[in-house]
Amino acid sequence: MIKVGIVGGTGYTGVELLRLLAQHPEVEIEAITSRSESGVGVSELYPNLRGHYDDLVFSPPDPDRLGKCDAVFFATPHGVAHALAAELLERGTRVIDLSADFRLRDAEEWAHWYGQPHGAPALLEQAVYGLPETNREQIREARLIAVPGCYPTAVQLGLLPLLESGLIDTDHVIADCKSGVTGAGRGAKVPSLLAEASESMKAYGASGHRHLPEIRQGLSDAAAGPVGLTFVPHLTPMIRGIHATLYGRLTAEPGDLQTLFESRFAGEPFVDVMPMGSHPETRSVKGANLCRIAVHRPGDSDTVVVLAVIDNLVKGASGQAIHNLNLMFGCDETAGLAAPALMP
Ligand SMILES: NC(=O)C1=CN([C@@H]2O[C@H](COP(=O)(O)OP(=O)(O)OC[C@H]3O[C@@H](n4cnc5c(N)ncnc54)[C@H](OP(=O)(O)O)[C@@H]3O)[C@@H](O)[C@H]2O)C=CC1
Ligand SMILES: CC(=O)N[C@@H](CCC(=O)OP(=O)(O)O)C(=O)O
Repeated sequence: MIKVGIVGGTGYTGVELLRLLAQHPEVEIEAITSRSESGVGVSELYPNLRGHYDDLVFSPPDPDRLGKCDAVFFATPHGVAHALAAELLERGTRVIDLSADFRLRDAEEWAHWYGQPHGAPALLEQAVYGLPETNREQIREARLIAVPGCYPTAVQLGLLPLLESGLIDTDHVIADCKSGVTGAGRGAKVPSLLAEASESMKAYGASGHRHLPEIRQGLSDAAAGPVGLTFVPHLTPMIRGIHATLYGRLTAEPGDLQTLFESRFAGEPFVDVMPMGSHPETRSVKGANLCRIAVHRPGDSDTVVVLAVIDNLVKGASGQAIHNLNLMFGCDETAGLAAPALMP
């Protein structure tokens, strides 16, 4: 069995890790941390887990205990993994970080967008960006994984086929994205209150969101050159889900776009290319580790519109983190991740 620790077990991505790992045949939870709920039983806080982790109790982060694990997930705010990762890696524990701490290759760029100095620049060289659809082989060998952000996962998957094949104008790519409120985490915040978030919708970060440099980094790798991206996120009144509407201007006659997308993701267990002209719904991926994609070419114009949906807590965070664990430890890639979405 693979012994796993979770730092930040009371948050939304932490409890989602627990829910998914309850179905994983090769994982046992060795340690789960919380400072605020220390001493509380996991199934006391999360009754959906009753019968699964009845002896598991939250305790404060303890490097000695975490260092006995084969792998530790960080489901914590930015900066926490910076402080603990080096010690765990030295003890031989592999680190899978769901936060943004190791996603940007440039420490100064990270400091600019996150408003604090990078806490572990020496580790950046060994960090692998955990998007299996682009980095599968590096993930297998990695000791430190930066799990992609939720918006970056949907946007990159939707645009990869077009950028890798050089079919769209790389100066003017547009990503118009919508997120459910769990994207903001479980901590009490006024914008997440029912009366603030329901029956309303708003853009935020239109002049610059911290996911912009992360998405640009991934898209530029795919295009093998700089990509000019406009990224506008929106908060929508749903609990889970990301919906990305992506626009690219064709620079050449693309041939069969549907075949391009289907062949790019052939064999990928967690990407579903729907028939051309479909409209994927966020509810069709709710609870599932899946990105559903559909391609449109309105009126045979020179604009391609790609629609991509994920569950921010699963393919956008905890499910993708477990996919990385499966690759790192040689498990079946779908272990713990095979359940279909919840409908309705
Ligand atoms: N929510 C989402 O859709 C997504 C989130 N992410 C990222 O994953 C990470 C976790 O997100 P989410 O689960 O939503 O966050 P939450 O705010 O819901 O939970 C954060 C968790 O971290 C713990 N924590 C907070 N501060 C510290 C600290 N200084 N040291 C140790 N533990 C700490 C908290 O427990 P306690 O305070 O009791 O210790 C809590 O368990 C974040 O970096 C987030 O940006 C990534 C993709 C999607
Ligand atoms: C709705 C909402 O607030 N979403 C968050 C992004 C989700 C997230 O958790 O971002 P990371 O993947 O980088 O951690 C935000 O805009 O900051």
